[in-house]
Amino acid sequence: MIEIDDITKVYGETAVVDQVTMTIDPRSICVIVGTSGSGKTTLMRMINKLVTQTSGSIRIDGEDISNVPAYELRRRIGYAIQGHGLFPHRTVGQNVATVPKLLGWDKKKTAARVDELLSLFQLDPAQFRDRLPNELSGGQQQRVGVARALAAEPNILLMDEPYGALDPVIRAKAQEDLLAIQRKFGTTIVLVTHDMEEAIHLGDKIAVMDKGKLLQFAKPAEIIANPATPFVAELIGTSERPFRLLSLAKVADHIEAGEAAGEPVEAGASLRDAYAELLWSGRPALPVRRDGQIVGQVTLAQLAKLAARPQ
Ligand SMILES: Nc1ncnc2c1ncn2[C@@H]1O[C@H](COP(=O)(O)OP(=O)(O)OP(=O)(O)O)[C@@H](O)[C@H]1O
Repeated sequence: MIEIDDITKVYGETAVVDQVTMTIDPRSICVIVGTSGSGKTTLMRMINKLVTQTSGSIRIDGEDISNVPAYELRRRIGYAIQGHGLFPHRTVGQNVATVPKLLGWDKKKTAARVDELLSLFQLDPAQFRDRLPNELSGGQQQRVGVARALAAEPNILLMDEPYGALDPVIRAKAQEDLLAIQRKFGTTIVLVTHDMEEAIHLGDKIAVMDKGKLLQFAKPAEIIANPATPFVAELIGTSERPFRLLSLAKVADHIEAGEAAGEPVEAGASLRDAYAELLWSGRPALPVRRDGQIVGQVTLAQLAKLAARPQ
């Protein structure tokens, strides 16, 4: 658990993070969103002491981080940034092994962990372990950056715009990988982005920042339904609200009895994807497929109800 208590960072005359209080649950993903310069990165960097707060305190699992040396904290907390920050003259394997090496892991354990992580990120170890970063695509480099941040099995992973530079297809893939890995390791993730779509997709909770202030800290559905201020509403995008609500739920949770014609939709798809397919194919209902079997249908009428403002 990360408890941020009345934290403030002042540069010159300006409080770029201004009396922020929030508690991030263990094993959850907290996404910090806001416009450029709202203080997102500064807030996140105070968690691993890359920035020292002017006032307030942060506790990790009950321990005030001011009592923990910065180097020790940074070994315990993974950190991944946009543009990955890989060491250019070290191989992929050496990059991933950076923190285990600092921690004095033996060679066998380190090598096994490097291979495990590369495989998890769908980079065949035999093929990628000994390559240099510039022999990888941007998306592959990004995955190595996240693998490196996770190498020493940190409980906490901080990610600053990790997918900002990726194209939409690779980005969607990277987001799915992150969700799978978070479920596997139970890592607590704090991720900064300016993309509300990404925040809603990844966040168990979303923190909305503006001019150093935390405007709202809540679950995505709550933020969409009840934005705390007009600024939060604007950030969500008024015309996007129904679609964002649909993107939060899966077809699997809204299967109705009955038979529909045509190409099926997978049970694991989002309701938003199902809605798009309903509109695009001009059908009132789609068959739902799970593990190769048709298990019912999802209907346009039902989705229209689910997209309406929650009462
Ligand atoms: N070391 C510093 N010295 C002075 N001002 C700083 C420093 N670091 C950040 N700032 C200022 O603090 C404010 C918040 O910066 P921060 O990087 O936290 O914002 P952000 O929300 O992450 O923005 P972006 O989305 O553009 O990365 C900005 O106005 C920035 O200019």
